[in-house]
Amino acid sequence: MRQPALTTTAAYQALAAHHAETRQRTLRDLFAADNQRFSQLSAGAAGLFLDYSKNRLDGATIKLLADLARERGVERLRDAMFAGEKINITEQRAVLHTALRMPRGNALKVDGQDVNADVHAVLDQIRDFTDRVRSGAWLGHTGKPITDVVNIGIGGSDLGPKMVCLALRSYAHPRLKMHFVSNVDGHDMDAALAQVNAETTLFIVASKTFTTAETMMNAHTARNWFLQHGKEDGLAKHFVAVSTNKEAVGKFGIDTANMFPFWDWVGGRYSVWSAIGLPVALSVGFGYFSDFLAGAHELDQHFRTAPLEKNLPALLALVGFWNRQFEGAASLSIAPYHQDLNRFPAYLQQLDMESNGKRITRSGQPVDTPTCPVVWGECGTNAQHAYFQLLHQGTDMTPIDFIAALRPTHDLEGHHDALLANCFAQSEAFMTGKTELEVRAELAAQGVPGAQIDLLAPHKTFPGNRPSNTILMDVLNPAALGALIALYEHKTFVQGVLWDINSFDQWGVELGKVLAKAIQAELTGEPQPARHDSSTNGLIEMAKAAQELR
Ligand SMILES: O=P(O)(O)OC[C@H]1O[C@](O)(CO)[C@@H](O)[C@@H]1O
Repeated sequence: MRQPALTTTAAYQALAAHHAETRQRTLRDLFAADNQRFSQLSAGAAGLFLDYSKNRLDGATIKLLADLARERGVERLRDAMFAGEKINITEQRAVLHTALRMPRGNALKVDGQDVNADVHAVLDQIRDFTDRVRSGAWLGHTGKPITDVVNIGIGGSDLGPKMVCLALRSYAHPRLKMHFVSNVDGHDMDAALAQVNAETTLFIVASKTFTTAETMMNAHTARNWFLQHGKEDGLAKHFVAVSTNKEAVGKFGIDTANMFPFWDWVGGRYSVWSAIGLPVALSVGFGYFSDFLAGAHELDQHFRTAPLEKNLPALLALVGFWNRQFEGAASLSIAPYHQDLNRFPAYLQQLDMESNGKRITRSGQPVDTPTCPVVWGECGTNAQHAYFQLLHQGTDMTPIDFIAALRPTHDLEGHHDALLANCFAQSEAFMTGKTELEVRAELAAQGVPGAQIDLLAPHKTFPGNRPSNTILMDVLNPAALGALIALYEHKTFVQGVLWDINSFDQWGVELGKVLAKAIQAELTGEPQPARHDSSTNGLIEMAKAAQELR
């Protein structure tokens, strides 16, 4: 169904009017006027708690945002997604990452095929394989157990498993060391190969398409390295594949009995729940991998059934939409106060920006408002000592998602209270700021001379009134992590529907791939017409000249 342009809808116009009426209110005013704000503007589900009270909005704003979501068809499209309808219209595909975490016995047909049965057949394959590798029953070509796993993949075939393996490092198998090689830059592969032994290393070639240039080059390099250090008939013990493309896997030389399949209805950036999560299952074991899937499934059930006003992913999406559309926030900073979530901002970059970094609606019209903000971030407290200066006193307003666990998975004394104190202090500081009057009074009380106060006061003033969300979980365990990722997946989905964007294709990555292929041919000596601009030609010439010095 063709959607009207966003700004022409009655619900959007009601929101714009509401924003104009309420824009003068500061966060300080809002908190002073209502001591129930925290309890009213927060919600919980699937072991996660979301406090969105430190945003410049109130219950009336949420109601108007939810009206817009209903008008744009969020609930209808959500149900269509879960039902396996082909909502990825430009690729004519279903979008069923939620089926990957659905318990056994929930038949769901896509093109006549029972997706649930297929998913659980692969999960059984993953369980058997991971049990063998972890127990030491799977032996390398010289009869030794596997000690190192090198996952070769890029984008969704790297970011998810890498992020999750790190996040769940407390659950990791003591013998298995995980490595991730993604970049076509040979330094990446070189660094990994320097750490492993061909007798005890398992390579996973992970690629949905099995055609991605970087992954294929890395896979060939790994195979050549293995053949130099091992023996040809050992390949089957050291190389497995995860892909939708059986033919290409076979052509590459990996025994298709050692292939873990998935399906075209799993988007790359939504694939960590599929066999792309094999490194996770190997690292933490199938039991914890199942908990990870179950946590996401619990969040799915919440997303499917909770009213939008109490629905965690919908709320996160609506608040983000408000900040983007009406408050002018061009970026969103992610601040996990948990070192094990170090790769979570990078993971969210692909999830959000590859999904919603678009300017054409589902029916092919240009959008009439800004869409996806730039997503970036770093773990607290490190971020505080790097770029929080700009967030506190810079000229742009950047909303922040603080993410923390109430309990740690270590027993080092003092650290966790210090960490949480910093997390809560930062969101308080962004919210309240410090007025120039307050600064002046403070300096005067310290006995600072008047002229010095005049100089210092503007520098020491914090505008405050800067929005943030805080997402809490009890402890970062597999289920909580599953729920957290699913929360952001569905948030991305809801925002895509609000903007009337197809969140499930990624045509914007194609042009660079084609040009890179042509330039690579030029660099490797195939005669090519000099058809680029003078800058690109000049850079190519410089690279060619340097080839002789290698
Ligand atoms: O798993 P594949 O097919 O190698 O793709 C890797 C990544 O490349 C992309 O297609 C973008 O180039 C991502 O969407 C995807 O996650």
